[in-house]
Amino acid sequence: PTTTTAKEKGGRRSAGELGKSSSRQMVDLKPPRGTRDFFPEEMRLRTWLFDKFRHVSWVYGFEEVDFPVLESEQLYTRKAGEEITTQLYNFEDKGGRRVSLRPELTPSLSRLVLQKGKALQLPTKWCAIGQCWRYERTTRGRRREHYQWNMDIVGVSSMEAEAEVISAIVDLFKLVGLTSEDVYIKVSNRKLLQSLIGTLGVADDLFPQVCVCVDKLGKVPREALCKELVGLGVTQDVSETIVGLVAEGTFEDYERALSPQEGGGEPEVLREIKELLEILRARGIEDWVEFDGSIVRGLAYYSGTVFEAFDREGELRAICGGGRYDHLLSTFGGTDQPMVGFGFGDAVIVELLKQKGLLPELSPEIDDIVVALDPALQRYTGQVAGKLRSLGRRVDVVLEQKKMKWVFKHGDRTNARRLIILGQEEWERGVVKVRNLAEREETEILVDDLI
Ligand SMILES: OCc1cccc(Br)n1
Repeated sequence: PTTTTAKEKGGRRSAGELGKSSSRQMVDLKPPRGTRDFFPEEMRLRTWLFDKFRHVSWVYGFEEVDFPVLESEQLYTRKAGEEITTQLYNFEDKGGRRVSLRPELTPSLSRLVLQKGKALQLPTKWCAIGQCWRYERTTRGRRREHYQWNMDIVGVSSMEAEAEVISAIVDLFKLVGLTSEDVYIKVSNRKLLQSLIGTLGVADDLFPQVCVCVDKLGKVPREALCKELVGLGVTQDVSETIVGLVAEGTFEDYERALSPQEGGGEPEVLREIKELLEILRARGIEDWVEFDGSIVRGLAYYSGTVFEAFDREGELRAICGGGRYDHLLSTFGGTDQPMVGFGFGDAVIVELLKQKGLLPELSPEIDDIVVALDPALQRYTGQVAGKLRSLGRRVDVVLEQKKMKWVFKHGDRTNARRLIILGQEEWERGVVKVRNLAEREETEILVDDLI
């Protein structure tokens, strides 16, 4: 039965009622649909993963940036039919502004690049980790938020930029214990599709929509794909040619399908792909990558190289993905800069590490528990803890009188290394008892000599 709350009674609750919290209707303790809570156990794993993300960005010399999770909707109102823009978590705020929770980080990073303008030192190498949102109506119960790690290079046109960020992904995989037998990165180039549809007479301005459509290969039946292409104005047989080649085309098929450069010579896109694979070989990571013409990526703004990482078992969705997007800035009214980057989500990688038995054992790590045996000494626990903390030790102070049985159990639960015990008689001699919980040894140490 629910009681009539103060609100229903139309007034503030009396002091007496404040104490009657048990009579209140319990609020929903679960997080909003499609979102996750991170209790300490989950937070330790997330912190472990983000530390790996940040370590790789650090050793690559990238600088971390951040920006609001809430952005103007206009950053995402692209018209290419991308899933990400049809599932915007968008709304009108109280000032009548059209805003959205960000579905990805790249547009925000691009906004910062444009904001810096000519003051931006090129090349710029930035990274970010942030929560991204989508609003899925379907009842599939899919998540509505995930965290993404991005690394982006601004101002480098050569394939060295692609190789650098692909190499960073490989280093992340190595850092979490994965090998090239567990995962691999499929590499392609959107110019393949651009040249192909050009050769087949498809209007160039359909390119972003064709990419978004062809990216669904493997996720929707081919017939539906062809139907969607026909819906864009592509003829049935050209649609079948495109889908067939993207689905099964080898590098050689593309060499045959693409017309040579004017005046002869290998099509530029094939040369670019070969160059990238050669640079990756020179970096010694050829085992981690391979050409795969079916990689298109679902974001409209990619303009060149695209890549996605997968588990070799082929059971999971893409672990991460990225590419070159040299013309995104002009879609925001700015001057284009060559840009390359990737997004790496926090979900599929954890799923894969779980499957591989590579999740780390993470438990709370307390160095010292400080406890006062005598209430009169309780106030000195902070002073003792402060000295240890200033030495970088992680110290948990028992803040109220507890029986030693509880303290030992607490030490067990927190994997504490030592108990620092304040006793009256010892305190008067300027010492504390230090109990090493692993070796079960107890010594007396001058407070000043504590380390
Ligand atoms: O990767 C698409 C996406 C975007 C935002 C939130 C989630 Br969950 N997934």
